[in-house]
Formats: sequence, C-alpha cells, structure tokens
Amino acid sequence: MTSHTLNELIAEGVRGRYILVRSDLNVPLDGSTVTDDGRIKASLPVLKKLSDAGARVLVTAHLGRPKGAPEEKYSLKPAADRLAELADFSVQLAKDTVGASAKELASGLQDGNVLVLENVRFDARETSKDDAERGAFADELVALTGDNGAFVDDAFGAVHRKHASVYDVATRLPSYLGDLVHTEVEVLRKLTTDTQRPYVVVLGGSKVSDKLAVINNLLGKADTILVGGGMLFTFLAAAGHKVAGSLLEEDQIPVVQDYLNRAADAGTSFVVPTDVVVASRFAADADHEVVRADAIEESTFGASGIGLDIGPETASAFAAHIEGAKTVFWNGPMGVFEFEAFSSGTRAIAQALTDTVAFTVVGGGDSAAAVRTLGFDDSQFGHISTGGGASLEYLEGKELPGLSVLDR
Ligand SMILES: Nc1ncnc2c1ncn2[C@@H]1O[C@H](COP(=O)(O)OP(=O)(O)OP(=O)(O)O)[C@@H](O)[C@H]1O
Ligand SMILES: O=C(O)[C@H](O)COP(=O)(O)O
Repeated sequence: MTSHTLNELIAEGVRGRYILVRSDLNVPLDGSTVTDDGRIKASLPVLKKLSDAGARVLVTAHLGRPKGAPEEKYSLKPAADRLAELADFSVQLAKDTVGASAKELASGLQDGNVLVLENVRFDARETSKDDAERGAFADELVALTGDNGAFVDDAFGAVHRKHASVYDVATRLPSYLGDLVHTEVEVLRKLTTDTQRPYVVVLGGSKVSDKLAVINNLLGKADTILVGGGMLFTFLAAAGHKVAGSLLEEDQIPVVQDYLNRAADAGTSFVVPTDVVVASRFAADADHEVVRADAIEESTFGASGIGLDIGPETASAFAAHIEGAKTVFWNGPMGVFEFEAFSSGTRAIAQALTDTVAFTVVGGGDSAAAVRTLGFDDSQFGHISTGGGASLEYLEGKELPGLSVLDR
C-alpha cells in the first residue's frame, strides 16, 4: 500500500482546517451504556493527534445497522459521551449527520475541537449500491469541510464497506491513512505473507451470511476451520440435522454444502460441533441443557429450543486444535457470551488462545468485547483487531474499497 499517511497530513499543516475522520465507533451497548470501549480507545490517538495539531475535526461513524433513517437506539450519543470522557479535548455530538445541527456546530468549531456527526447510516445514501446516491451524500459530508479540507480513514472495521463515508469521500478530498488502519494492516499482513502452519481459523458470531461468504476464500488457505456461534446451525442443517429455533439462514444451506464438498480437495477441514447448549428461550435466565448437535430437537424444549453456545465436548475439541496450531485467527463469539450461562464456549476458546504458543489474532468488535468482558487482557493475545468482517476479508486477500481508494 502506498497511501499518504496521517503524519504527512500533519506535516502539511492542519491548524484551522476541517479534517473529516472516519472512525469505527460501532461499540456494543447495553441500553445507553457502552459495554466495551475498545474501539473508542483505539480511535482516540488519531483524534488527539489532529486536535493537538489544531485541526477542526469532524468525525463520521456508524453504529449498528439502522435502516437508513434515524432510530434512537442506534444514536452515537453513548459512544460520543464515552469519547468525551476519555479525551482531553472538546467533543460535541451533532443531532444529525449533514443537517442543520451538523452545519451549525461545524461552523462554530474551534481549532483543536472535535465534532462527532450522528450515525452516517441514518441516511440511506450512506450504504446505497447506487454510486450517484452515495456520491450525493459524500458531497454533503465534504461540504462541511469548507475549501481546504482533508479526509483521514481510521475506521479499520469498516474498510471492507464501499460506503459513502468510507469510500466516496476519499474520491473527493485529499485522503490519508489513519494510524489505526496502518497498524492493523501491518499486523494482518504478517498473517498472510508468512503463515506458520497449522493455520486454524475459528469462526462464530451472528453475522452468518457475511462470515459464510469469507469461507470461500479461506478454503485452501486455512488448514482447519472450527465452526461455532450462530453459523454452526447452518452447518448442522446442511448435514441434514434439525436445529429447532436456533439461528438459521436457510438460503445459505446450499452454500455450506458446497463448502463441505470442496473442503477435502482444497486441503481444509471443517470441525463442526458435536454438542451444543440449548435454551428454552433467548434470555440470560433461560432453562438450558447440553444436547448432541444432531439431536437438538430432542431436548426438553423440543422444536422451540434455541442453541446458544457450543457444548463442553466441542469446546475441548476446539481447544485441542488450537493447542496444536502455529497460527490462529479467531472471529466471532462461540455463543451468546453476553449471558453468563452461554459464555463457556467463548471462554474456553479465549483460554485456549492464551495457552497456545501459536501467533494469535482476535478480530471483531464483539469478539474483542467478549474476551475483555470474560476477564482476559489484550496483552494475552498476539493482536486484537478492531475489525471483524474487515479483518476476515483482508485475510482472504480481497481488495478492500476503503484501502484501495487511498492508494496513490
Ligand atoms: N448461537 C448464537 N445465537 C445467536 N447469537 C449468537 C450465537 N452465538 C453468538 N452469537 C452472537 O454473536 C454476536 C457477535 O457476532 P458478530 O458476528 O457481530 O461478531 P464480531 O465479528 O466479533 O463483531 P463485529 O462484526 O461487530 O466486528 C454476539 O452478540 C453473540 O451474542
Ligand atoms: O462491527 C463491525 O465489524 C464494523 O463496525 C462494520 O460493521 P458492519 O458489519 O455493520 O458494516
């Protein structure tokens, strides 16, 4: 990559200039409480560097997946409040993204101050597939920077998205690579250029189709793929088993069957759970029991049971694969770790990663949140990436729009 760097921008001089920064402030929330501020802390250094240099900083970010219109539960307010607590510079939040509030607060911004614009995904044009629509939104974001603006992409977690605030603004403003993106890419490159084998990939989480898509390119690259989290049920269904009320993306069953058919020739083996924890309902205090993965509907809860974690036998098997690995990449919690009763699988995998001598990388906002919530420390892992989908797509060797657009 030969992008211009943040240091080059600072050297050019930013005092008094409006600098648009794309950050990844997509943090997990419990109501209005940020339950893991890892991504906010990771975003802070670039904002501080620009603030210290006298820039007027406009931060764009998304939270969750709102449907292109404002929704209070997806407001960036909790994230902006936490950023303000951590920062030693002024942080304000606009009530909208490119509307009256954003314009008024931007025009009143002093040198060194930071203004967070409300969730970019409150505007449907942010994620539109139509170039003109995204472009029109990008124009409105860029207009906030006046006539001497610049753009810094520091949102590693979103570099795989061809969205207006990630991609299109970079085609309109002098653009620079943020330090966080730079560091992430350097570490992940190590995983792709000189991968020590066996290379074990652990996949889980709830964004099932997103993650199934990346497996295509991991076939032949990873030696072993351990399948946990929400996606395991699509694997079980592909093998002909009933999964009761568990998370299932039926339209993905043929995709999984295709992967399973191609795996042996590609030299990749899938390890699918042999036992799961099934609950009576999706709740922290739900009744639950461990059942065979091929007999989920035979649990006490019948067809309404929901699989919320991998079982202990599976956790041990996964841990043994991790112990024998030289490189481990983990994305996506093994179960609903936010509920103590369903956190054992995720805890077991985190423990195995800390015990192994392999180079370990944990990718993903929720995965990083999980290891911290469960009491592990960042220093116990080789690298904790802020990007979930982004780190996976980087490892696949895919071209990432947010990075390629910065290439000179
Ligand atoms: N069996 C399951 N059923 C439902 N949800 C599950 C299951 N297993 C894990 N999850 C949920 O998956 C969520 C995390 O998934 P996600 O795919 O977003 O992970 P991530 O890649 O680490 O995060 P991000 O994509 O934000 O970077 C957690 O909130 C967890 O509760
Ligand atoms: O959580 C993430 O992985 C990033 O913030 C990107 O979010 P998205 O998957 O909703 O685009």
